[in-house]
Amino acid sequence: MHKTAEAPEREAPDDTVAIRVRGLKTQFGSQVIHEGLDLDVRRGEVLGVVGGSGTGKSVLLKEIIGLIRPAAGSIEVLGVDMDAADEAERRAVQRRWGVMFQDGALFSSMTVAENIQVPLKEYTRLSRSMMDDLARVKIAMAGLACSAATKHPSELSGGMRKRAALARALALDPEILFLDEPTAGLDPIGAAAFDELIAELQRSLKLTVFMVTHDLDSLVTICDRIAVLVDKKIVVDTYENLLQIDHPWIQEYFHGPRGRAAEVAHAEHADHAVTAQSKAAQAKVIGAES
Ligand SMILES: Nc1ncnc2c1ncn2[C@@H]1O[C@H](COP(=O)(O)OP(=O)(O)OP(=O)(O)O)[C@@H](O)[C@H]1O
Repeated sequence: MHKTAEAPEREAPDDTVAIRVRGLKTQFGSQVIHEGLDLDVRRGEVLGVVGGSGTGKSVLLKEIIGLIRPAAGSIEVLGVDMDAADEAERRAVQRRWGVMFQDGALFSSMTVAENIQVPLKEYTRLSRSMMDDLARVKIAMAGLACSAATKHPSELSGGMRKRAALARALALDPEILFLDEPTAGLDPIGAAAFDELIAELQRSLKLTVFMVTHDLDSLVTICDRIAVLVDKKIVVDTYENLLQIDHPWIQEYFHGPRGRAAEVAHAEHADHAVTAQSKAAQAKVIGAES
């Protein structure tokens, strides 16, 4: 990336930050998508990224993973400045993340197990049988039956294809998981189940999750913070705090009809969590008494 004259001095490394973006500018021809965009993604958080169509959510994700080169600014992933890094350093960081692209992007000529083994073959020298074992583990982690291993993507439902793509994203035991519209095209029940799976994986694997989404339910139920792309920059905060921000797009998005429905779901989710907590506390007391 080209450093601009006004680019800030490099900040001290911060272990609590998984991804640090500073002064990002993205331009295609005369179309400026991002300008002066700053973002910190904290280690271990689920960050939801939203914004109107064409505001550059997917482009931002692709810039962070190095598929698109910004016009200016810096991107640091796991403490490595991706532009200044040499090829070996970049590869070392790349194998610490997994990506699930918008349409799954599975290789149609390969089985699910072969798809999962693509990153394993690229980044490791594991034996064939070890890779077969790992593919089976990842298939189970993504909530698929083991019979999915030998199936081709065309033989799977949309929801199963997404799980297969998630299994591939998990192949290298990533620290960061990038998800581009993971629940797009799923029915509400399928989407909720997928959200739950991501939340469960995040908790058990302590993942940092960067998730581009339009799904307000996902945002309110599994995201710790939400990054909103507006005016070529990012406003990032918790759902509750974003509700208070006086910006027309943010107001419309979070307080429109879908936003209100998600708010109700959020309140119910919070109630459910409190009920579950109090049930657990009751069970403890009963357990202690008996
Ligand atoms: N490789 C590219 N070359 C030129 N323009 C591009 C390229 N990739 C994206 N764009 C443009 O950049 C803008 C942002 O695209 P992006 O796909 O990031 O939008 P988005 O916010 O993810 O939108 P949506 O919610 O509709 O998926 C769009 O106007 C798009 O046409």
